[in-house]
Amino acid sequence: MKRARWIVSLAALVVLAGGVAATTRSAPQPGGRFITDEQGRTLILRGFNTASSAKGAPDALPELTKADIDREYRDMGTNFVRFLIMWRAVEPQPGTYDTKYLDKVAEWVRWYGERGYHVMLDMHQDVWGSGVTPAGTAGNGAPTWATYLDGLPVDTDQPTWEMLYLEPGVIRAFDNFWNTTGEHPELMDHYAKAWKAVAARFKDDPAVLGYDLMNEPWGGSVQGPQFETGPLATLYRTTISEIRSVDSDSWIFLEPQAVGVNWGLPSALPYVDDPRSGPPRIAYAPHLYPLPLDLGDDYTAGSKDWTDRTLGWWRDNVLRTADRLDAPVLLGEFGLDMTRPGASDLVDRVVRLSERAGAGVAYWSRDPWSWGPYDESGTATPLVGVYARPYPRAIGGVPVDIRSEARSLTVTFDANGTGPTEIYLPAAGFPDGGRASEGEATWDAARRVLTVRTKTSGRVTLTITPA
Ligand SMILES: CN(C)c1ccc(C(=O)NC[C@H]2N[C@H](CO)[C@@H](O)[C@@H]2O)cc1
Repeated sequence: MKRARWIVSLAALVVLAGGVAATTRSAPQPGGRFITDEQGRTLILRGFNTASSAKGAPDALPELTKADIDREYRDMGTNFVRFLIMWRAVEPQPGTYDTKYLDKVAEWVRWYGERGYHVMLDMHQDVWGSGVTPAGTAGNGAPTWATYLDGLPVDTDQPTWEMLYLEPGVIRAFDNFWNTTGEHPELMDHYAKAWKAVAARFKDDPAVLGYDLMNEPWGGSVQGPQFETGPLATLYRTTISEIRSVDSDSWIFLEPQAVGVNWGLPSALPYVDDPRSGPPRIAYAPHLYPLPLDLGDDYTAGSKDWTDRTLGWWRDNVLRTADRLDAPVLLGEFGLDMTRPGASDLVDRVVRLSERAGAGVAYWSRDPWSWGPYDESGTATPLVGVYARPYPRAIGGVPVDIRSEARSLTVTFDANGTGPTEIYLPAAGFPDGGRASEGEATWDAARRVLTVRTKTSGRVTLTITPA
């Protein structure tokens, strides 16, 4: 119950700070804003966060192998990875960038690229960084040289890890980073220049789709719209300027504050300009963790109804924010314990919700645990069955509607001549591949991808059924 009380009180804090409540009016659909590939095709991204194991690893890299990536593709046909990187590893000392670390990240990126994946690099943090406690047991992400507690305490004896965010020393570490204290104007500049170093390394890597500037930002003593329109927007604008000074084409992903928004409350994140020549390549990348499930309920009975209500809030508020940012949407994280009742139904509902919004999805997380696709013993969890579904990896036009079922997929789009439409078809439901309702189809049995060449202009309604 302690956790529940904490989360509810924090939600109240956020809502009071924000002075807003979620409303469920019909939200605008994305006005044709989608993430595109180098040909200009619309990308529908489906993948995992890889991986939480990188948070505490000495080398700040995930404990996975190429065989793990091959198994993931064989079982689920994913085409995207939110790959965790750490500021502590990028910039181990102020102004010193670790090229050997970036080379190791590049090795991973190459593995994914060879398998047709799009990689988003996520500058990850939770509870600031390992420097918030002498034993380095609490946070991850930020280097110790950028961690200023000013002598304030951090009690690690907490019922849940999230409560560490409320510890005086952690609040102060964030307040110093955001320069709320006025004592450390240099820290945000270091962060932005660390991203410049990453972008300079990966700007020409065809597998790197873009950069997720900060995982689940926390404003410390500044919360809600004051945080998102203040220091968070400042960090994003400064970092975008540094990235664009070396990389004019990679997509840049912006997250709202986590608290409240993860649960479905509105974000106040303001429009942020992209100085690149040509159309902006700024995307909105919220996370989704429904509050009832965060409070320990299962996606069943009354809690399912309440969760579905918050999913409606989340969808409406995400589309409203995406509209304000003039940005496509990528759901950067969602996940739950797959051993719990109703878990597969929740995953199915979230994937369908994302399909309808034309949003990409990265599940949290790829680690071997009860939330992931494979547990500690390597045994597949129910996630594999519900995440392996037909989806259009790339669409030769602007999507209007996407609907997947176990044995069919219908993609409605306005063709624009950017290339053929590529569709992943899982073995379950499409053992012998698929048949296209129109166009010329080519089946790649090894990759389980049906490539369909349709007319290059006008409305296309492409239905795929089992061969
Ligand atoms: C108080 N604050 C700032 C807070 C509380 C709770 C979460 C959270 O559950 N996040 C959901 C998942 N995301 C991270 C990785 O990004 C995972 O460790 C969490 O389970 C985030 C922030």
